[in-house]
Amino acid sequence: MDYLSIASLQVSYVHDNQITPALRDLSLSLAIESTGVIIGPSGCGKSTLLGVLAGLNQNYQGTVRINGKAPGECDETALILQEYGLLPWKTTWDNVKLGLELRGFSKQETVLRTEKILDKLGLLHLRKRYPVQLSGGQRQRVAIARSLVLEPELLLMDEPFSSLDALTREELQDFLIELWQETKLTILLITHNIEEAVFLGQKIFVMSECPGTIIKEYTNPLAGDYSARGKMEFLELANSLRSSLRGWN
Ligand SMILES: Nc1ncnc2c1ncn2[C@@H]1O[C@H](COP(=O)(O)OP(=O)(O)OP(=O)(O)O)[C@@H](O)[C@H]1O
Repeated sequence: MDYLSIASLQVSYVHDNQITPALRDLSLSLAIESTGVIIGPSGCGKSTLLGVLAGLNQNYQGTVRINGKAPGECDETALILQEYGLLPWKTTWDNVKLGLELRGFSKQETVLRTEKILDKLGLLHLRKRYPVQLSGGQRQRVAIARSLVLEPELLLMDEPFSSLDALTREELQDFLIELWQETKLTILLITHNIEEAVFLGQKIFVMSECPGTIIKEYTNPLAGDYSARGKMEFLELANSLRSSLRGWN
């Protein structure tokens, strides 16, 4: 069953009386409890797409349905931005519990859920630290905890690991896959990194130059398979993806 379906999506920005088309005739679908990755050239409209899915931009044409609902009506979606979006003046604990407080959860439920998610993500010992006192990888985990504490069904991530060093990036990719296997969230993630796309995406959507549309879609049986990294099939898929991005196939 499709959890997410987008048909003929068009988005344009108006700036100084000039219209900039950002997305044109974009269609895609993602099955429930699966992972999808969007990859495309810089400025092709990837963040615009996530903005629509997160309900932040309702100025679009076309049909977008998340579990049958329009994005603005959907409480089950969480968005993690590139720069993590943590409040610098709040501790790990306070950053994570914030969403629960805003949604009016009782104090007891807030404490229970916050403690549980921090424990699950290996962050409990860092609960009193401020974002500046955390490494990039730890900050990203806190951002993930902050989203997961609300128990979303769809997790949207905009280049979540782009500022991390190669090893931390791989660690967090592994962590995300473990999390997905455990929670069976539906995940849609944007990346510029070809190997990351092949490791994380059961479906990989390649976008064109701006105004962006999907020019190629891969179904990827290697997603989440730790032993696949470095194998011939993995490298072949990565090469095919590279060619698609360059417009060669
Ligand atoms: N608020 C805005 N007003 C006008 N044009 C915009 C606005 N936001 C984005 N754009 C334009 O829309 C297009 C798509 O932008 P978007 O940020 O979605 O691309 P992206 O693929 O996420 O880029 P990147 O990979 O560099 O992060 C670009 O041409 C951009 O300049």
